[in-house]
Amino acid sequence: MSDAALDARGLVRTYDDGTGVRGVDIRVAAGEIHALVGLNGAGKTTLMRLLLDMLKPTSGTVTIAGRSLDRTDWSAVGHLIDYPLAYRELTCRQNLALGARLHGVPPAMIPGIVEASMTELQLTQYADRRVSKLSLGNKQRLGIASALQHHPRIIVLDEPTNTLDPAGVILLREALLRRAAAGAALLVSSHHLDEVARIGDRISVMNAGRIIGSLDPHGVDIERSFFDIVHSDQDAA
Ligand SMILES: Nc1ncnc2c1ncn2[C@@H]1O[C@H](COP(=O)(O)OP(=O)(O)OP(=O)(O)O)[C@@H](O)[C@H]1O
Repeated sequence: MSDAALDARGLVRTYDDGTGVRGVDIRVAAGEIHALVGLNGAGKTTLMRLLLDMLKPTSGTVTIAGRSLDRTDWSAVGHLIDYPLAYRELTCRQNLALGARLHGVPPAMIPGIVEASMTELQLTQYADRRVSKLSLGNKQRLGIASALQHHPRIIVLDEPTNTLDPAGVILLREALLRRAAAGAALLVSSHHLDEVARIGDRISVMNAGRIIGSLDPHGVDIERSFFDIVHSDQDAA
């Protein structure tokens, strides 16, 4: 058995046009931030959907904390995929309280967790504002808060820096580094190579549905290394 917190082997799921995920192995260890980068359409979101049981693979396996997906304890997982899921007519605070409940947080602990989470993402001033009246960036902060507030052991975030302002990017960075230091396993996709180099322990490059290589977070020209790997994969295809 693998000791990885998140472990996927041989994952395949393609769409009618042949794109999708075409054979991926990926592992994330406890205490690690594993970043996933790739061009638009590389398959990052599809892979994350497979890891979270939102999409069934044609073949391959996923285990979370050593358990297959049908036996996973989902209260130990936090995720944000595509765009933040929130009830438009509920306030920030109400949405977070609902999210905490759905993640199995004991009722007596919910108010404290929600307030701490709003403080962490600097959402407190919007606590009583309906989601329908939030800016895009603050909706994204809410989605991140909802994914992180119950201190999950496994965290999967698809492009969390999307629509964040520079202050939000810094708050997110600090929140993710804190979670990793506390032992969580994080898989985070991003198009911001400098940001993933800052926080990633490992950076995997995805192209055309496969993981084609990795980048050194401490490398001198990460953008150039990224395009070298992608272009040589495209030339080989
Ligand atoms: N529901 C779907 N039906 C058909 N094709 C899809 C579907 N979802 C994604 N695809 C296709 O699968 C491929 C991978 O898409 P995916 O969204 O996983 O990539 P991505 O790396 O997350 O891209 P981006 O960086 O643009 O978010 C693309 O060619 C996309 O058009």
